[in-house]
Amino acid sequence: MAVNPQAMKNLLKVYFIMGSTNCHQNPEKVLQAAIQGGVTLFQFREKGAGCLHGKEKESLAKKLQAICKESRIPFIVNDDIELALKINADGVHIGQDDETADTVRRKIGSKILGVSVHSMKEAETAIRQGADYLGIGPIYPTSTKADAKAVQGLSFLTELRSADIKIPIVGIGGITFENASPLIEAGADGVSVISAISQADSPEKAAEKLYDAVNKIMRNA
Ligand SMILES: Cc1ncsc1CCOP(=O)(O)O
Ligand SMILES: C=C1C=NC(C(F)(F)F)=NC1=N
Ligand SMILES: [Mg+2]
Repeated sequence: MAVNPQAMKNLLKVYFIMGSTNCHQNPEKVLQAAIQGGVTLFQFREKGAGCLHGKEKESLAKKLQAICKESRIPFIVNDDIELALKINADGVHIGQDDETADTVRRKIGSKILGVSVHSMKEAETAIRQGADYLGIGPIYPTSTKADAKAVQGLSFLTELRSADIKIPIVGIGGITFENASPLIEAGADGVSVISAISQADSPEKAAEKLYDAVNKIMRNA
């Protein structure tokens, strides 16, 4: 699904990411609740110690994809391009240690392509090679990704927007409804979260609070 930059920005507002290792409750129930609370985009990220592989991974992906489809929430797959193509996901997210953006773009056609970048150079390459959005972080300290790079705060985001880079950008890493606003004020089009929603007592409430925090800033901007 080719998506124009404005539509991409709207999708990035509250970008929920989850895999089976990120939640104690049933992942399907957590996703259902998060969508009820107002998340605008979902990424299936089955990664890290104890994560599923092969048939089990594909089966969970299909279940979560079906839940997204019911609510017309686009379903993005992290890393696994083959899986994304096999189940006809709406897009993929890749990092610098995956295939290059232009190789992936050739494989996925007009599906959504997100790329994690940590430098101006990586950002420019991703943009040139057809990324639809950039993921930057970790913005704040996080324990969810064991090999996360140095915490960057708002500095890289500010650097990108000061360089007049206009591509849709989402921040990730340690984000909660309490610290989301400065990110939007600094020019992010949305916030991406794993544990703030997946490990909340009420994933629905957590999603709602994030949605309100992000929209409050955007309304006033
Ligand atoms: C996948 C990823 N990339 C940078 S930080 C991170 C983990 C974000 O998880 P949380 O929202 O729980 O801090
Ligand atoms: C490592 C990641 C960094 N950013 C993002 C996103 F928020 F989608 F941009 N997803 C990831 N899996
Ligand atoms: Mg990756």
